[in-house]
Amino acid sequence: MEPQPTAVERLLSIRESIDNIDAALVHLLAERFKFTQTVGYLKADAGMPPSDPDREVQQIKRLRTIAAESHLDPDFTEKFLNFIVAEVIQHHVRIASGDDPTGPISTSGLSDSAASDSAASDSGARDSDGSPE
Ligand SMILES: C=C(O[C@@H]1C=C(C(=O)O)C=C[C@H]1O)C(=O)O
Repeated sequence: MEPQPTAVERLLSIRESIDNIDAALVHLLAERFKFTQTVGYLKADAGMPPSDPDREVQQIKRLRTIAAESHLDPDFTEKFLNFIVAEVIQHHVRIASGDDPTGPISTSGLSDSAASDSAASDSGARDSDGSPE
């Protein structure tokens, strides 16, 4: 009979999958923030407001349904979406004011360490070295 994996071996194997999923989440978020950055410029150019509460209501309704079908807590899902959308709206406000947190303006004139401090505190699309894309 084959020896069974130990608890530690099973834990390490499961953690490999958790790490893969975490990496996928970061990649997905990076792509999402690239698209929302484009929306931010589109809205600023067209004079549209940074947030769209009606759209957010629809997104929450839709994602709560998907979460329930997937056995994920809908309240957690709503909080997670709100967390991301709040960050997006902050970016849109800054884009409209000419101070794009993910663009070339925000870190220009800062020292390297100040620029990377700023990159660490912001979320959104950046290259791996913290420089704007
Ligand atoms: C991206 C948009 O801007 C805001 C951000 C949203 C989001 O991150 O999904 C949704 C609605 C808006 O409050 C948009 O209007 O589509």
